[in-house]
Amino acid sequence: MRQYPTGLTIAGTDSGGGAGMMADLKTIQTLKTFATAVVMGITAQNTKDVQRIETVSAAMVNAQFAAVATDFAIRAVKTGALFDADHVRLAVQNLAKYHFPVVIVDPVMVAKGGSHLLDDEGITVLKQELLPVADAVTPNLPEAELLAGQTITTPVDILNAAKKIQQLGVENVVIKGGHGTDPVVSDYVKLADGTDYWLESPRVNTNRTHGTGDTLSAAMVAYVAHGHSINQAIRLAHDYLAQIIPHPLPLGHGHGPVNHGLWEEHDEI
Ligand SMILES: Nc1ncnc2c1ncn2[C@@H]1O[C@H](COP(=O)(O)OP(=O)(O)O)[C@@H](O)[C@H]1O
Ligand SMILES: Cc1ncc(COP(=O)(O)O)c(N)n1
Repeated sequence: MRQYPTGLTIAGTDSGGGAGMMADLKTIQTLKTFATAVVMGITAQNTKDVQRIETVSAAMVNAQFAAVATDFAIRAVKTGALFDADHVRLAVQNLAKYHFPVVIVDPVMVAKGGSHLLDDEGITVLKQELLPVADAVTPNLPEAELLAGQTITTPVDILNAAKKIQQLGVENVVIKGGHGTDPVVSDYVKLADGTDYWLESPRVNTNRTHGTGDTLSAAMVAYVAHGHSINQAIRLAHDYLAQIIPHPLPLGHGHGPVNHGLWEEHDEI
């Protein structure tokens, strides 16, 4: 029987199906990993904007963690939208309680449509309490600016920001370059052992990038769950995105979704 390891996404839902937890579930499943889920909040959202957010009660968050942690051998976890300081703290408390082997933090702050998915106090708690217990963090350029407390306009700024983010207590940093304008999209990777490199791919001229950041960290969860190192998982997740972004689904009227399942024909991961 095929090996089918288990991952966990701790995130918010997207009724529009392309981002957030929905992107995570599709990605993790496509990459031949079983996805479990702790819902932190519910968004009424489509490809254009986020129209309403309701967070889930602390008791319900804790109950979801207990349910999945006591029944599955979870090999890797990601966090996505956490909405506010209370929910960041709930994530931190439950990660401490259940000792999942690998924790990847996608510090989701603002949706592509401009809506805030983490408040200011939440950003502070994420920096002070969640990053020190994370194995990897995957900010986009605006998120990296907020985490590092600096503006980013040049590649040197990216290197400096990654260094500052590492100093917050998280050893592996991936700064995603999707928000830049160069004809090549460059993601910068700085690893625990001090090595660093750029991952480059041609910029696809499209606004169908809803959920691409969620997809990257979810793919990392799947690859780590399959036994790859964090370094290998970053490279493989980047390859997965580079293959699917040029072939999006023609759906919605705003930032359309990628086709997570395009990978289905791949037999091994
Ligand atoms: N237009 C694009 N063409 C090619 N790759 C892209 C494009 N936009 C984003 N990516 C890739 O998708 C991933 C997510 O990037 P980004 O859009 O910066 O994150 P987020 O969705 O968190 O804002 C990165 O690996 C980035 O290289
Ligand atoms: C619930 C939720 N989580 C994350 C995102 C970020 O995705 P994107 O940056 O592509 O809009 C989102 N829009 N909604």
